[in-house]
Amino acid sequence: MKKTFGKQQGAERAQLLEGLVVSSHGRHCVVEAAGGARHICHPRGKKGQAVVGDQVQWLLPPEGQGEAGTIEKVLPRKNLFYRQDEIRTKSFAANLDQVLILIAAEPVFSESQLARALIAAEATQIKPIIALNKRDLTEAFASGWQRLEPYRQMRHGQEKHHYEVLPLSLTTDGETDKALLMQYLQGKRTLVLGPSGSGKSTLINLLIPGTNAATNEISQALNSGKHTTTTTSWYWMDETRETALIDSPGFQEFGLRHLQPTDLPKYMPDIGALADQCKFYNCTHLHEPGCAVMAQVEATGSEHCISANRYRIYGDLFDELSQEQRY
Ligand SMILES: Nc1nc2c(ncn2[C@@H]2O[C@H](COP(=O)(O)OP(=O)(O)OP(=O)(O)O)[C@@H](O)[C@H]2O)c(=O)[nH]1
Ligand SMILES: [Zn+2]
Repeated sequence: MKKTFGKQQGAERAQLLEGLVVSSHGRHCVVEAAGGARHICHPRGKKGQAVVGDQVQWLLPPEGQGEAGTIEKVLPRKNLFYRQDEIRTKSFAANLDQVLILIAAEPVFSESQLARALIAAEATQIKPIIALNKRDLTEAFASGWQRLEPYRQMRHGQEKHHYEVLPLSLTTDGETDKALLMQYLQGKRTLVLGPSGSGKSTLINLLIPGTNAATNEISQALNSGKHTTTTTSWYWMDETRETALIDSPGFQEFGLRHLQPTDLPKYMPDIGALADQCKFYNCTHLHEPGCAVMAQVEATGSEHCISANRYRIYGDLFDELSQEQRY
């Protein structure tokens, strides 16, 4: 950079810049400036912790005061995808377009975890896409695909198929799967979630070959020496920085304590479809007479049929979210 006079440079340095938070490590964040350069930043003050995906205004450090910049302001978010257990709220990322939930034929996926992730997505109005990987494991895949039937058939209002469910075999049909996935991912910011072993790393390596190791040099520097759990990582898929994948841990313990039990039918389209037709306006759909929801449980042949598993998951979650909060 051309050398400038001290005063002028001071003024330049005091200028608010815009950036994108691409990783977060406790008090530090890595902010990507408009040109693509990445800088370590601290948030100013305590409130307004920035999360990955946040658009922020930030400042370079004053001359001679180290490398770390400061985040002055987190710009308003379009959305924030998070989970909440009894103790704390954990943010996955902000300003997302969609969530790709990657599960696999093996290890056998938990339907309850899948349902939780879908509910969290519905509650924040972020579009979920489900992908079932390892189609090459024929028998296990057939059984997983069968278990996904309620999700493949899920309707919402006039929509015939509320959820997209994609069959994948990332290690054997990589190129075909890549083309299929790109139809959904192009131009979007997609959070990838999934249980351990479902193929998340395989998917990211397939879609962004070679970038994996290099992407997070600063993140690695920040993490070195600490036994940190993996943090959320941001990957651009194109040079124009329009298509992004965000890889985040935490699918396993998906707390929904921020939701009201009575709101569950809003976020479970099969449970909610006939919920306004129950005899009692405040029906919980758990035991009341004249419940239109309970009438649909395993009602084979009905277009509003609710699977026994989905109804059980609804009941379990209703109980869980009705427990008195202990924090
Ligand atoms: N048979 C089969 N194996 C696959 C497929 N995709 C991924 N695998 C394998 O499944 C295992 C887990 O894949 P990863 O990509 O490491 O899974 P991950 O979700 O990143 O797992 P964690 O690192 O534990 O979070 C690896 O041995 C992959 O080679 C597939 O389509 N078919
Ligand atoms: Zn009811």
